[in-house]
Amino acid sequence: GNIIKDVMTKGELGIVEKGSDVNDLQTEADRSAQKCILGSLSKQFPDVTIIGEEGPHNHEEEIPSEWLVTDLDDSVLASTCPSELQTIQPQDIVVWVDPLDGTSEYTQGLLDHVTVLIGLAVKGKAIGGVIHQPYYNYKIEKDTQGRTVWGLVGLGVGGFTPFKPPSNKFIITTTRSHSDPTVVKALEALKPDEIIRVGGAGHKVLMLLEGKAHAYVFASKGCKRWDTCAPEGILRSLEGKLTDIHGKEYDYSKDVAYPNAQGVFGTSKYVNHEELIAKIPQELKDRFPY
Ligand SMILES: Nc1ncnc2c1ncn2[C@@H]1O[C@H](COP(=O)(O)O)[C@@H](O)[C@H]1OP(=O)(O)O
Ligand SMILES: [Mg+2]
Ligand SMILES: [Mg+2]
Ligand SMILES: [Mg+2]
Repeated sequence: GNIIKDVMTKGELGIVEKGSDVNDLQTEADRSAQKCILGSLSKQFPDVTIIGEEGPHNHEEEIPSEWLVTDLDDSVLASTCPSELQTIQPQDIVVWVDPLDGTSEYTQGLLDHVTVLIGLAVKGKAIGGVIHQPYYNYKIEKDTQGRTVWGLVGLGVGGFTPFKPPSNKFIITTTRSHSDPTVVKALEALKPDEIIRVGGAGHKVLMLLEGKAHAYVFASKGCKRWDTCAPEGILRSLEGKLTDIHGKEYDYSKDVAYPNAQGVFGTSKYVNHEELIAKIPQELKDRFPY
């Protein structure tokens, strides 16, 4: 989070377009935060597979020593590990890292849309994660330290207070920078009272967790496993769900293809996930074959 803020303060974002897609940007903050996270995690957990959005980690590369995190969070370690996780092996684990989620919004100064996502998958299932929001509340609190939200299935969540969404209206959150006619059609089929268009997969799942929206709906193939692993893991820690638009869970094993090619559909536990999915016309679902 501090690395992301330092890059913004210095003002040299070093923006590059990844591939040919003008909607797919990378900045110095994405690159540096990824080096910090992959460098730190691979040092502490050498036998765990770690996959980051910005490419494989270069073990030879010098990383500034102040970027290498070596301490662990005592308050989390004081909790008891759920019994079903006590016997897992490093080979069962894949950590999916999105060093900066909401890059478009970051470059446009919509800073509270930005999150850092570290997702924990065990035997292919997203079961936990961390969403760090470096600019949480920054408009009110000038020197915000941000916040770190975490969750683990069987243990619970921390870093925030979960809220129930309103019961007198139905609110959907979706993309603001990657929309297209199919994305819009899926939203129309669900007949929401309100649509909140914000950046970032992490930010939108925070809206579900805090009761600001009932569902996160993105009928498009732009998200990848690192966008959804941490958010799904935390949602599931509170009995919510994140699936594709057919209602099927994504596989987070290390050898899967990275794109979430069947879209994203997230709900908190207060919403009937299957009932909502059933409202999306088959013709639309057929645009996202397996
Ligand atoms: N077409 C796309 N190309 C690249 N990344 C995408 C695309 N659509 C979504 N994403 C990723 O999913 C996140 C959530 O999408 P959206 O904000 O549009 O709802 C984006 O911030 C981006 O992650 P990132 O910013 O980490 O590259
Ligand atoms: Mg990106
Ligand atoms: Mg992302
Ligand atoms: Mg990213």
